[in-house]
Amino acid sequence: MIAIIGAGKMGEALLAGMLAKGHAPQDVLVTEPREDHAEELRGRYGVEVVTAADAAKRADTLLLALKPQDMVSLLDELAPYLSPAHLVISVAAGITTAVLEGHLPTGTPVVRAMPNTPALMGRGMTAVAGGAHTGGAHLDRAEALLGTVGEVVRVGEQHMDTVTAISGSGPAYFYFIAETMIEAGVAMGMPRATAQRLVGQTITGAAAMLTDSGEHPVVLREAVTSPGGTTAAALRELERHGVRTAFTDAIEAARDRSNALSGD
Ligand SMILES: NC(=O)C1=CN([C@@H]2O[C@H](COP(=O)(O)OP(=O)(O)OC[C@H]3O[C@@H](n4cnc5c(N)ncnc54)[C@H](O)[C@@H]3O)[C@@H](O)[C@H]2O)C=CC1
Ligand SMILES: O=C(O)[C@@H]1CCC=N1
Repeated sequence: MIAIIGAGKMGEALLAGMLAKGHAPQDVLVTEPREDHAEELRGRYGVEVVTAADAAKRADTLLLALKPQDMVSLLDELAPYLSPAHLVISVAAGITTAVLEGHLPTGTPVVRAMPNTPALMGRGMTAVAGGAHTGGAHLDRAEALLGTVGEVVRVGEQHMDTVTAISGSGPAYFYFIAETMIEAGVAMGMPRATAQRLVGQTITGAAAMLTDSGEHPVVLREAVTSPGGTTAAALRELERHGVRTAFTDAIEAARDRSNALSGD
């Protein structure tokens, strides 16, 4: 039995993705304190919504998807009901395996995971790292569970803040670009629905070229950039405005924020 504790944006995306990929609603428990949202979850997915204590008593795998700032008090609430027979998976940004282990019974296996919201469509990217009491079989279990909603990669925990900055937060960067492109089209007089369709399919197509061709993005970009043409004119403006530096700084800021969250 799996329990998802905290069914907000990320927890619900994982719940929906898992159910869509064959997990039965009766094998998944959910803990969600917002009563109106709990009611929606029952109606939408047919899952049972229970207290955190009941989730710990009934499930062997707990997937914690609360805000990092709420995590320690939840761990303290769960600890009396947990044992090394449980597997605790946290998706909270910045919360280290050492922090998780420090608030759980000695020997509890923990996995720090960082998914992203495309999990909702079965297209997620998740990185996982194990703690001091986490064996290969525990990582296999976490990978199988999160693998129902997309791809999973194992990384050393020292890379988890970088993962958070790149693939955890990453979808938001592409939505930001999409929004900007749509607004530019609308400002030039294009109907909004047409602009949104052009941008959506362009991002989907570009992503497919990147993942399926195995080519470096520079090669793909050069193929679009005709000499003396429109793309060259656009890229020159992006460079003039320092967009490359802005992106690098943004990803570093996300990495640093993830690192700081463990101390908040
Ligand atoms: N939103 C995203 O794209 C991603 C989020 N994450 C991580 O997922 C976690 C949740 O983030 P979001 O879903 O964006 O936030 P959110 O605010 O949408 O969800 C948090 C949920 O936890 C619930 N909650 C609060 N206290 C609780 C308690 N004591 N017991 C059970 N549930 C409780 C809230 O009612 C809410 O539904 C964070 O730690 C974040 O770092 C990780 C990867 C991506
Ligand atoms: O913004 C956040 O803190 C979370 C973690 C990665 C994506 N969303």
